[in-house]
Amino acid sequence: MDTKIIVALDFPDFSKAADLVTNLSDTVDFYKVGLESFISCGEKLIHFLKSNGKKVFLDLKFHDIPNTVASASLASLKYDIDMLNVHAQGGSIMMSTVSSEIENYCDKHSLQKPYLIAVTLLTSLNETHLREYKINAKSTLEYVVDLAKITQKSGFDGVVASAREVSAIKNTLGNDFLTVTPGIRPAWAAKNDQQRVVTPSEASKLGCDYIVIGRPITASSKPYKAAEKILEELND
Ligand SMILES: O=c1ccn([C@@H]2O[C@H](COP(=O)(O)O)[C@@H](O)[C@H]2O)c(=O)[nH]1
Repeated sequence: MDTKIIVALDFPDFSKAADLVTNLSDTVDFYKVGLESFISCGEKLIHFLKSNGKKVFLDLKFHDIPNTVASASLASLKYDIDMLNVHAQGGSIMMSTVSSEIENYCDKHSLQKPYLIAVTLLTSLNETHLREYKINAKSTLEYVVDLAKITQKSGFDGVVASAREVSAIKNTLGNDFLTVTPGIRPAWAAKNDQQRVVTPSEASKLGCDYIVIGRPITASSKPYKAAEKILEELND
């Protein structure tokens, strides 16, 4: 599968998010609605995206007890989303409860099941975090792959990780296990708060299924041009 782009819509109001989507027009067809946009204008924004034929990744990173996360995941199906995520740290019982309940519900109501994805280690974190939290893994890579194994056993379709970890994830869990990779930074963009960063061209060579990219596009004075440059890098 070729590497695809998901643009992160992190905005304080609907009009800013909608303007960006309109500006990118047909260059991008997959958008991520995260915490800021969901809280400020979630329903309206998702409806706008879906009615314009766009795909939606609902990035609320659920992390709670199994019953709460499974119920929230089921509730989110009303938005007709294409991808949904939880934190793998929430545990294997939480993840398997989500996957079985979502699968049963979608089968029963003949709905297309959204991709179920679990966040391994946020791309804003590095080895310092593992040491600070006394996590007994040799490296971020080992930690991420271990969480990815638990995620796959729990019936999920893939993980959020850094593109740096994609080869190891694919080698261990197979090519069909999806990798959704934020922390993407073209050479010309600021790193901001991201730690485990990779350029779009490297991400494509590493075999990422989806790159998630926000500020290099959304904070640019010419978002359309920035998106085009990134797409060119992906297709080089
Ligand atoms: O590990 C993670 C998980 C999620 N994100 C989200 O992706 C975007 C990245 O935005 P940039 O502006 O390109 O940094 C953002 O919405 C995060 O919440 C992540 O960065 N890392």
